[in-house]
Amino acid sequence: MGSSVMEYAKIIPSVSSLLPLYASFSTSLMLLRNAYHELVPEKLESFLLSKFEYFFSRRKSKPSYDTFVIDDSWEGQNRNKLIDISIFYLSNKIGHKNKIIRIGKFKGRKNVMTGLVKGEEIVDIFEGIEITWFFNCRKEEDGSDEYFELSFEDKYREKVFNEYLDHVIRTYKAMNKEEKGLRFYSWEWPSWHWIEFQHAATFDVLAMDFDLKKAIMNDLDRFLSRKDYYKRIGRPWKRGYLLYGPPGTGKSSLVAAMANYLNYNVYELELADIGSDSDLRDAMFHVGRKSIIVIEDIDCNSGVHDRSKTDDSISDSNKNFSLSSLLNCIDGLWSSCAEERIIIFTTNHKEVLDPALLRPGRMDMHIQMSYCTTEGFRVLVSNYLGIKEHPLFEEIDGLIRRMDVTPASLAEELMKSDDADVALGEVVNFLKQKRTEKHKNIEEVN
Ligand SMILES: Nc1ncnc2c1ncn2[C@@H]1O[C@H](COP(=O)(O)OP(=O)(O)OP(=O)(O)O)[C@@H](O)[C@H]1O
Repeated sequence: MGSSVMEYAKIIPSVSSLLPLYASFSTSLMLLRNAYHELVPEKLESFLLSKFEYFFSRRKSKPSYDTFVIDDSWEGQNRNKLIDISIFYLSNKIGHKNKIIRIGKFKGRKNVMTGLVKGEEIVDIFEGIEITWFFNCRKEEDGSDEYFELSFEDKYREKVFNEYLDHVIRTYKAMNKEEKGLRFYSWEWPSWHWIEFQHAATFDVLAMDFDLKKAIMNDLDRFLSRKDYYKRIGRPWKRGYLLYGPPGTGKSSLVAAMANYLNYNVYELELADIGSDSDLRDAMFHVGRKSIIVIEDIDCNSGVHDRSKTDDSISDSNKNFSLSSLLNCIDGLWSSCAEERIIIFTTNHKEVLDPALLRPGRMDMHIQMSYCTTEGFRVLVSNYLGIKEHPLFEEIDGLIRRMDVTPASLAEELMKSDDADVALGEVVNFLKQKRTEKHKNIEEVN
């Protein structure tokens, strides 16, 4: 082993023997470089280089391009939806290269939209593929027609057609959802009128039993994910909820939280505004997809009252439609074309409703909204004052446990001041006053 190392050492030249060799090599290199610069002037050098480049680039095959044309409309067809989708998709892609930009603000859109002007183009990159969008307008006899040209290397044709266009549509849908904002519709015969839905309630801010809250959210999630299931079993993709409980326990807030959670529009139907059975059908038929239909205070209309418990001579005066018509709308005729719809009834008096409305299977879930619990009060305090602890909590908890108090009335007290000591002091006074009234009432009864 020792001898072989020695043999190798003899073969490898020493550093001192290599140095003169390296010096003479680098001197020759310098001489050559100087001679080249003297013989070949700078201009000639760049000329030769460009010829080299040209020669090699010609040898590479030039890519060939395919183009899809997205026309405004085709003969005999309605407006091409893909053109609106493209306009919306590209509004997010306008860049510094686009010097003249179309802008506009449209009904139902939160933000100002931007768009290409005639003759402009945008280059979009999708999974490394360069796709050029060119926008133009051609004059037709019956007006001008907008169109887009989509160009890309022909080898990507399948991918652009199957995957890129799908990506454009999906992006459009996501942007649309975010951008559109929710709507609140109310029925004014003969049509629905809408304003922007701005109720801020979410499940997080609702003061209600945690398990019940979780159960409702799970139920909504299951509903959303079961499109195929509903199709398979041949039932309309809809769900019904009955919210009942005293006024001020959060029934309307829960409806708003559901709408915000699902991102569904809300259609509020006042049964008092419905003139007849056919009006009711009309209103129901014109409800859009992904919506919640709310019929608030359903007990206020005698059409849905339990006949065995009400005096018909009084109630018939405000009966505009029949119960059977309402039931038909829920799960009869109307529901056969219902898609992704939720129907919610709210009532302060579940006990007066006709049993036909409460029958199992009609409303999928009956949700009782109750008076405030100590747990619910913590949620309210966190919403209104942003605190989790306070010395007055113990006293307040004791009072809440012994009384029926609505979240709405406690919220009123909490709103009286931003100072937690003052606001919670108001809550204590309010609860004590309520307790005194309660004792007085009991004494009077006795
Ligand atoms: N459970 C709750 N959680 C959080 N806030 C609530 C709750 N209940 C009521 N509130 C507050 O009280 C206000 C009124 O409540 P809401 O209108 O939701 O009650 P409601 O049960 O629908 O009443 P009504 O039967 O009179 O229509 C709400 O705007 C909200 O600020």
